[in-house]
Amino acid sequence: MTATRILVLNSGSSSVKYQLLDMRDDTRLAVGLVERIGEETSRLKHTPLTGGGESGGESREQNRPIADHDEALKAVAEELSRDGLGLDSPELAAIGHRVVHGGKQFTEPTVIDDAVLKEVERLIPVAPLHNPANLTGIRTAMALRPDLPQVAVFDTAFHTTMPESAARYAIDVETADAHRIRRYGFHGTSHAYVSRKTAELLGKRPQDVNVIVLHLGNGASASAVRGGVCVDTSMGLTPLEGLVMGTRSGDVDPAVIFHLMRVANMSADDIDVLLNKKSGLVGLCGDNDMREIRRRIDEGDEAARLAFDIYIHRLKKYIGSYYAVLGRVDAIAFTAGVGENAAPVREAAVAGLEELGLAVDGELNAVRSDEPRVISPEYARVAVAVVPTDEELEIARQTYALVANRVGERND
Ligand SMILES: Nc1ncnc2c1ncn2[C@@H]1O[C@H](COP(=O)(O)OP(=O)(O)O)[C@@H](O)[C@H]1O
Ligand SMILES: CC(=O)OP(=O)(O)O
Ligand SMILES: [Mg+2]
Repeated sequence: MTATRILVLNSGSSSVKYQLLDMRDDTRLAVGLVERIGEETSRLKHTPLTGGGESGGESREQNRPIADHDEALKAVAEELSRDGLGLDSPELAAIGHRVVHGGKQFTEPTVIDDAVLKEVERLIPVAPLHNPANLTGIRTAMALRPDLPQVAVFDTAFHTTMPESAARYAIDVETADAHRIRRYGFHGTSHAYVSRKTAELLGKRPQDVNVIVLHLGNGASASAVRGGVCVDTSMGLTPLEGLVMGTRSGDVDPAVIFHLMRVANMSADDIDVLLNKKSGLVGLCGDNDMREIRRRIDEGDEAARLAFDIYIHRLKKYIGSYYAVLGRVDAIAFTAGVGENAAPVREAAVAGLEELGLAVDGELNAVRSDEPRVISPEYARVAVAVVPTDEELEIARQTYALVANRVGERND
């Protein structure tokens, strides 16, 4: 039997998203999510799917404390087993892992060995919310299936093409080099997938289009993609820089940090927590979910309104600056939880930019759909599009492409 299945694990700071796919036709066999790991209110939601349809199987939920990512992954393995899709299946070809920080070194998906593990571990200080969770996911999966290739797909990989002018900060070169301080960028798997899909939507080849991708989830980032190649992105050394996010501040004057150290007696760790977890939308109005913010705005809530306006102002500044970086823009693509679902965000982000060829058609913008679609009017010079991301599918494809040869060899 040829192994054609890939399990994808996307371990976040307090969650694990997973999918089991059959790569012969990209069918999803099971999808699930473990959230609020480490809290009393953890939840595992597992959905087996048959025949590729989302309605295939009944979802199952576990509501019980799940202490860490190791326990989470073992619970996921058990759920998969209950559907006859367990990790012991000979049809499983590999496990693909999202790894958030791969530094400068990893430009391609990589089969994980001790050297890779060491490097991912060494990068923890610059991805403290993400890399430890990714590592636990990998180690647990390795313990469950030591014989199986485990592949890392890095968030940073797509951005390694950025020119030095975009990747370097204007700080003392010796200090920067000694500590490997530069802009790495994140969400790269999504930016790569969405920029390609956008070209497809326009009926063009990726090398022929310039796209600004706006990945607006809980974490959010923008990228400028010229002919399929990333030339700039809004996240930097860590996923803190750039846009206003659910709980992260995005850009601030760096002097804010030493000012707080001096006048508020805060430590580096205190400020780390402040900027990563207590800022952004949640810091501005107490909510990080765009649905809740829109509901409050409709009720006349001033704090929610201001939070929304600050979010949009920043987004607009990035659209403008990436327009200037690219020179010619063919499309702007909105993606991830907010980008795919929040029509008011899309409308506000391009409002007043008609001179740049940007506009949104109110009716097209209001359509709800899981399909990629153009929402700009016919006359607009730049296509504004909603392009749902699929990081898991992209990770599965890259993982399978890497191991297919090896699997072929093993089965001969
Ligand atoms: N229907 C919706 N309308 C507006 N915003 C939404 C909707 N659904 C999800 N969101 C936003 O998407 C966010 C989650 O996005 P997602 O891409 O899943 O983030 P992450 O991968 O970082 O967890 C939520 O916090 C919420 O703000
Ligand atoms: C890198 C990053 O911000 O990831 P996420 O959006 O999953 O938190
Ligand atoms: Mg995400």
